[in-house]
Amino acid sequence: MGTVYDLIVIGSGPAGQRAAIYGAKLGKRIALVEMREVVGGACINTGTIPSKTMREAVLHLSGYNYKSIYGMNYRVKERITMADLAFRVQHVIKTEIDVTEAQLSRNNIEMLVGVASFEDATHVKVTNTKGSTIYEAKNILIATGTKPATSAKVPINGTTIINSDLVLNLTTLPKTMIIVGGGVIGVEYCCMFAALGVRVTLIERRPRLLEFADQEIIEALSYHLRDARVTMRLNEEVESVEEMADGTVVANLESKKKVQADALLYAVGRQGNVDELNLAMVGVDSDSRGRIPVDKDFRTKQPTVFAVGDVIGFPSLASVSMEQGRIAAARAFGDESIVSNPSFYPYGIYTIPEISFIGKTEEQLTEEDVPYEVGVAYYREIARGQIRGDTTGRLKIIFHRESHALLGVHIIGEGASELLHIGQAVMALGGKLDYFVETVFNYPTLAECYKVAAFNGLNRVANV
Ligand SMILES: Cc1cc2nc3c(=O)[nH]c(=O)nc-3n(C[C@H](O)[C@H](O)[C@H](O)COP(=O)(O)OP(=O)(O)OC[C@H]3O[C@@H](n4cnc5c(N)ncnc54)[C@H](O)[C@@H]3O)c2cc1C
Ligand SMILES: NC(=O)c1ccc[n+]([C@@H]2O[C@H](COP(=O)([O-])OP(=O)(O)OC[C@H]3O[C@@H](n4cnc5c(N)ncnc54)[C@H](O)[C@@H]3O)[C@@H](O)[C@H]2O)c1
Repeated sequence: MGTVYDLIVIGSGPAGQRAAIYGAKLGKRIALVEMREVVGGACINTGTIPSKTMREAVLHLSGYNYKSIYGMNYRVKERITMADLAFRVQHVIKTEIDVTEAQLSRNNIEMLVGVASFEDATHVKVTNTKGSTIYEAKNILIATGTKPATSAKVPINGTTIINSDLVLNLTTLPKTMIIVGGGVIGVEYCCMFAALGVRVTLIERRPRLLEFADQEIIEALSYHLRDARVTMRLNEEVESVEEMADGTVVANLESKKKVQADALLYAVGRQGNVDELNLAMVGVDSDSRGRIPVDKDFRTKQPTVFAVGDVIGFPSLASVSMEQGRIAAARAFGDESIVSNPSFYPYGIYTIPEISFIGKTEEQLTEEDVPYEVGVAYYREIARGQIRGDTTGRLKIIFHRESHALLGVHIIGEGASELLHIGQAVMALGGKLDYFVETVFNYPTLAECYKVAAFNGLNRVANV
C-alpha cells in the first residue's frame, strides 16, 4: 500500500504554493505536482514577475524618472535592446524560483514532476518522461492556472506575433507595435513599450480601457498614453492577423480597417488549464474559458476536490490566488479560522504611471444610488510629489456623505500600489474620513495625499 497524502496540490503557482504550505503548517502530508521543470507558475515564469521586472528595467534604462525630474531626455543606454531587459528579468525569475523551492522544501512538501490527471476523486495520475504513477490523497486541490487565449485567425509565431508568454522572445525592439486587448496585460505592456519609444497602437473592442476601474482614473491614464504617442483604437475588434512578405504584421479589424506594424502582441484574455486534468473522471465541469465553478470554500461539485487561483476565474490576481489557496487548504482540514473579505482586496495595475484602487468606483456607487462625495489630492500640491517629479498623480477618496465611511480609494501616480495600503487598512478597520484629518503623517511623503484629499472632501460636504 503506497503513501496516502492528506492533500495533493496540482500546480505550483501562487495558489498551489500557499495551499501546500498552509497544509504543511497544519502538520499534514502534502504533495505538489508541477508539469514544468520549475516551480512558480505563470506568476514567476511568464506573468507577474517578468512583467513587473521588465517595467522596472524600462523605467530605469529609458530615463523615464530622470525625464520627469529634469524635463529632458536622458537614457542610461542609448540603444536599449530586448537583451538588456531579458537580462534583468531572468535574474529576478531565477532568484524567485530559488526562494520558492527552498520554502517548499523547508516545509517538507513532496514535489512530483509531471502532468497530473484525475483517476477518481482520491487518485491522481502523474505522467512524465519516465511513465505514469498513480498517487492517492484524501483531498485534491486544482491550482493549474491559465494560459493566453488563442485564435485560429491569429498565427502566433513567437517572433513578430506574440502573446504575453513570449514578450522576451522579441529579438529586437520593434519601431512600431500593435497591442490587441485593452485589459490589464495589454495596457501594462503598452506603457512599457511606449516608454521605450515604440509607437504603439492599442486596439480594444470595448468603448474604454480597463472597464472595472474608475473612469476618472482611466481618463487620466489615457492622457498619459496619448502623451507617450500611443494610438488608441477603442470600439474596434481585431478579426484576424496576417504576416506580410516584408516581415511586418497586419491586423484586420471587423470595421474593415487595417493596422500595420513591425510586431503584434495578442492579449485578449486567458484560458484555464483544464484540458489535461480529465475532470470528467470526478464529475467536475469547466466553462468555455476553462473556469471551474466552486463554492465559497473553493469546493467543486466533488466534496474532496477543491479549485483555486486563476483556474476559477475572476479576479485572477497572484495576490488573491495565494489567499484562496490558504483558505481552501484550511477548509479541506476543517479549519474555519481564516476569514477573508473580498471587498478589501486591492488592485495594483502597473501601467506607467501606476494605478491602484480598492472598494467601489464612482460609477458603481451612482448605479447603486449611494450618496457619496469625493475628496481629491493632486501630487503637484504635495511636497513629495514635487520632489519626486510626479506632478500628474492624484489620489481620490470616495466616502459616504452622511457617515463619512470610506467607500473607495483610487490612485494614479508613482507609488500608487504601495500607497493604497494605507486606505485599505483604514477601510478594513472601519475607519472614516476623519482618521486622515486627525492623523499626523510623515512630511514630506505621498501619504499626505490622504490628509489633503480628506480635507478636500469635507469642504465639499460642508459647502452643500
Ligand atoms: C503578464 C501577466 C502579468 C500579471 N501581473 C500581475 C500582477 O502584477 N499582479 C497580480 O496580482 N497578478 C498578476 N498577474 C496574474 C497572476 O500571474 C496570476 O493571478 C497567478 O499566477 C495565478 O496563480 P495560480 O497559482 O492560479 O496559477 P499559475 O501561476 O498559472 O500556476 C499554475 C501552475 O500549474 C501548472 N499546471 C497546469 N496544469 C497542470 C497539470 N495538469 N499538472 C501539473 N501541473 C499543471 C502550470 O505549469 C503552472 O506552473 C499577471 C498575469 C500575467 C499573465
Ligand atoms: N497588475 C495586475 O494585477 C495584472 C497584470 C496583468 C494581468 N493580470 C491578470 O491577467 C488576466 C488576463 O489579462 P488580459 O489583459 O489578457 O485579459 P482581460 O480579459 O482583462 O482583457 C482582454 C481585453 O481584450 C479585449 N478583446 C478581446 N478580444 C478582442 C479583439 N478581438 N479585438 C480587440 N480587443 C479584444 C477585451 O474586450 C478585454 O478588454 C486579468 O484577468 C488580470 O487579472 C493582472
